[in-house]
Amino acid sequence: MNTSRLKLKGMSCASCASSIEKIISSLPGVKECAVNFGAQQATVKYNSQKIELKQIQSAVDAAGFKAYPLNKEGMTIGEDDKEKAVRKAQERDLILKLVVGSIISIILVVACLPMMTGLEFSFIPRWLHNPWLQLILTTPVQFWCGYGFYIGSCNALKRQTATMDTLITLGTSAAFLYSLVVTVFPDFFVERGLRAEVYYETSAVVITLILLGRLFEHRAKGKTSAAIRKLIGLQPRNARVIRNGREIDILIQEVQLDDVVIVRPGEKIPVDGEVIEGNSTVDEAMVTGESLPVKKQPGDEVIGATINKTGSFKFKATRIGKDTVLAQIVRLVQEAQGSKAPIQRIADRVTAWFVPGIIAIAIATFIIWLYGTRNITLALIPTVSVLIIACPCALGLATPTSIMVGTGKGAENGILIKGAESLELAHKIQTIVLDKTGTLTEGKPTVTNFITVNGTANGNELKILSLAASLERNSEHPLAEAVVRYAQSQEVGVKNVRDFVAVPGSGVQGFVLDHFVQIGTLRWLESEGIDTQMFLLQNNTWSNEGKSVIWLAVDGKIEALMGITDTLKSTSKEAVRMLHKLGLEVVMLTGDNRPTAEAIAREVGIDRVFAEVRPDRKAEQVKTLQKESSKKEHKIVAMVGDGINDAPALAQADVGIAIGTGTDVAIAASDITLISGDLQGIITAIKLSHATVGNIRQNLFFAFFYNILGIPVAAGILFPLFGWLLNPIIAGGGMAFSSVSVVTNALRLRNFKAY
Ligand SMILES: Nc1ncnc2c1ncn2[C@@H]1O[C@H](COP(=O)(O)OP(=O)(O)OP(=O)(O)O)[C@@H](O)[C@H]1O
Ligand SMILES: [Cu+]
Ligand SMILES: [Mg+2]
Repeated sequence: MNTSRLKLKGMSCASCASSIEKIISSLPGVKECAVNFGAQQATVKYNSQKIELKQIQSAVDAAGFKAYPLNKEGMTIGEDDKEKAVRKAQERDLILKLVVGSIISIILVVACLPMMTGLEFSFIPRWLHNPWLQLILTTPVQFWCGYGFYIGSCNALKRQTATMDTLITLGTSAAFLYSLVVTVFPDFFVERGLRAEVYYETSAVVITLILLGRLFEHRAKGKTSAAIRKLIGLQPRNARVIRNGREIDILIQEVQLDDVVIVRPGEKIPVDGEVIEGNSTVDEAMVTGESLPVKKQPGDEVIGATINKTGSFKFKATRIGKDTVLAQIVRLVQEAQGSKAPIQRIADRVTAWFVPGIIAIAIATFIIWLYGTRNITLALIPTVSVLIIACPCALGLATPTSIMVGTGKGAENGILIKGAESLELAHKIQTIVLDKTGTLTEGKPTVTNFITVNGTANGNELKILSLAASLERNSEHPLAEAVVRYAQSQEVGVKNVRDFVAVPGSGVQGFVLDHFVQIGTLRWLESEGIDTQMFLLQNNTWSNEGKSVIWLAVDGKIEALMGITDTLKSTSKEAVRMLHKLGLEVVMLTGDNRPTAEAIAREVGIDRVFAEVRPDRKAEQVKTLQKESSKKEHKIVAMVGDGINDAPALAQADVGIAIGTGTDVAIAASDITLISGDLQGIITAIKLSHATVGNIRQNLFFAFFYNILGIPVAAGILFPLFGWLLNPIIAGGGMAFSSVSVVTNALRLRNFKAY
């Protein structure tokens, strides 16, 4: 299964987006397709053995749109410049048409001022109101400025659908053609007792106003993707590497794996790597959101695009090109911005029915008015108004613009949101499940206690430690790393291990120097039939202090006991307090034993603890929590974790939140990643979700209610009561205003402040 993104051109509104979606989805071999109108992108999942990207492209082209594949990395600077150039050219074209349209519209409006107001203006020459002159002036506006609308509606017609272009074309063409007939055959109207009035200005002004709306829209779309451009812009262009013993400056694209890169104070780090020489502090705020500079020494990882502060150092490139953290972030943000929030699907379904519905209403309006007044002029005005005011352009913009600004804002604060869906869901979270090790705690445990059954005589202690380290060297578990580090600090050597087995959630075992060594939990060793009596008291004391206790048995006999402390993250307590304040239930989920877990829970203020949960049962536990609901729907549960063992639970949870410093597996299984590992990011994410969803609702209100309110007024419902008839010009202005208000409102999200 392949996933590709296509850049789309030629969409005018959300109904174009849904027809492209339909076209692509109906192709054989395509599994899924989502079109984002705001980003002008399609994300397609397809089977590359059944269909090629080329075929998908040509299907889109055949429907009158254009599709270009976006390069996967999304990181090469050239592509971005090209896109920018295209956008600039489009903007210039829009502005030119807008200027021409405005000038002509102003002339036309001035010309009919005396008619509209019934007053005499001495400075307006009478010949300006000549219908033939007006025809000449309006024609370029109608067909050159409005060219795009005609193309759009023709394409729609080919697909046997109607879009907002159809509405605009029908509306303005109706006004234009009616005026044309009046201009050519005025007698026809005069003989029937009607005034031979033309409505050229209506068409010209409406087209101009809609162009103005499009220009605003165009600009705003450019701004919403600014978040990504900002991210890409973080990447430096050059790197200084050592090749053949010489320092040379090369383009960042030319950096290869294992190149030794030199970074001086104040410089940006070009790619990801591992420090091999020198010390420094690095400002990683742009990537992780963490505001304090981080100390770096040999062995530490550095992230590309972060800024080196104080010292200079050398590092070995470990990830380049599309594998760097920054490239991954860019990709994730792009994918999220291209994805669809569930709320959007409702809007889409409405739009699909909207345009045909409006045309029906317009026809009905025309017939009723014509029948009621026997006056074609009077029938025409409300019909044109209905067509214009009902334009669903604002509706199509409502959700995607907010989602784009919201996810961009998240990325700025070190929160990566994978999809619009999780961004929408996060504000509904009722229960939040926190993993202990690596999530609440630093995940860098240290051995603080070590006792042996046989004391320290004859180097017994060191011998046992050597056995332990030899075995744990093979394990990836954080506790295992603690044991290895401790052994290193005591300078004991390690031996080879035979038949190594890791028992998830219990411990590890294997043969070292022909001894059978087991290290793990009390429960596990007891279940193996080993006598643990002698250390039970010690075990309880350490556990109650919040230490993880691991037992060590050699050849089926307990030999030693270790107490391991993992310090709490400095922000954990405050984060838990805030989560409680937001009214969430906070639960701790851990594989560690109950007394240890409870001691730590007490320290951070968590009241509900699930301890001794085996890794394969963590997802099950989340499921149980989801079912704990009095209502019909299940409880919305978020899971926060970092380890491989948390991955199934992260996937099971409604919102899976991974700690960015955790394993790749956990990050892949999650919906949201907190790059810095600071738990307060959870609160920011929830608040951002609240803000975004609120913003979407406001937008839908602006778009929907405006249309719903506007249509009956435009159709002339108020005419019998008050004699009010909505001028099509006002309808056009109002329509542009509704798009502008939606986009402006979405951009307000940029003021969102992280917690
Ligand atoms: N390699 C190992 N060495 C020693 N003990 C281990 C090892 N692997 C697992 N254990 C024991 O099994 C217990 C449960 O492990 P598990 O990985 O499920 O959870 P955890 O890492 O302690 O906690 P959390 O679920 O909060 O991440 C550990 O607390 C430890 O006692
Ligand atoms: Cu519109
Ligand atoms: Mg863990």
